Amino acid sequence: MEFTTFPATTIGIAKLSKRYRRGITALSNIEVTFTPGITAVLGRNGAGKSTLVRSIVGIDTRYDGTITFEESGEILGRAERMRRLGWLPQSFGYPARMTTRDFVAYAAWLKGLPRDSDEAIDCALDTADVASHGRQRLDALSGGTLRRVGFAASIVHAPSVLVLDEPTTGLDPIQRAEFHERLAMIGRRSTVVLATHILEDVAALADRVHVIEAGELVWSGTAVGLSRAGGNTAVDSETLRSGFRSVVGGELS
Ligand SMILES: Nc1ncnc2c1ncn2[C@@H]1O[C@H](COP(=O)(O)OP(=O)(O)OP(=O)(O)O)[C@@H](O)[C@H]1O
Repeated sequence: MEFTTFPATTIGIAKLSKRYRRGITALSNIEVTFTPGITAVLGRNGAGKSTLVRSIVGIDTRYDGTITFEESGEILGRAERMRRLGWLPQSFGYPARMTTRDFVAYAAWLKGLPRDSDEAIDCALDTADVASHGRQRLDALSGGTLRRVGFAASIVHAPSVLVLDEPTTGLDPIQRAEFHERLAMIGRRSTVVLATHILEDVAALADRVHVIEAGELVWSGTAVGLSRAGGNTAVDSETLRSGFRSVVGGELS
């Protein structure tokens, strides 16, 4: 699949802070740039990952600071930004009686693709490995399949920015490995922001890692760098866990 036809898109985040009501500071002065490739935002439950990605995708707009999408040196306006963006939330609502194919076609329409976008829809269904479920109703699908349908919907318009919030939670090891393969392919061309607390995701996919703790960005580097911070050279879940422990001063989970 020729994944995106857009030029490379960069996300610039400056002085991003977010306070919820009741005085909870979810993000504190975040400064980070996301470039093409897969960047993991790693943190424990409640660290602020969802708040960060919800701000990036524009669901949450009440924050201090700025988030810009830039392409060939130009800052994109809101409409252009939305066209370039694919978003897979932790869980998503769906019309139960709709079929898989219609759901992905609907996502294509929402993103402004022309009516005759069968090729793009088929391509997304294939990439997410749900083509064989095209005619099934969404309420007949298993949780793992439904997640893949959400993934197909998030990529149907070939976004240059793909943001995923905990995409592999609840998947078994085989499903997770398959998902890694699909995402790795997309990460070759697009800017992928992967919020996760699952170290297998980081080990398998991440070109870069940002560690977030209590709303602050506490460490940035590569997966190798994070493993080294824990005194190891190999990169796997356990070496990353040691690295996380060294840079955060506590266990991931
Ligand atoms: N709507 C809300 N109102 C008040 N506080 C919130 C709200 N959403 C999140 N928080 C708080 O903000 C902080 C960051 O939460 P956030 O969901 O961004 O973390 P997270 O790293 O994504 O965790 P998880 O993986 O559990 O979703 C937490 O202290 C959380 O309790």
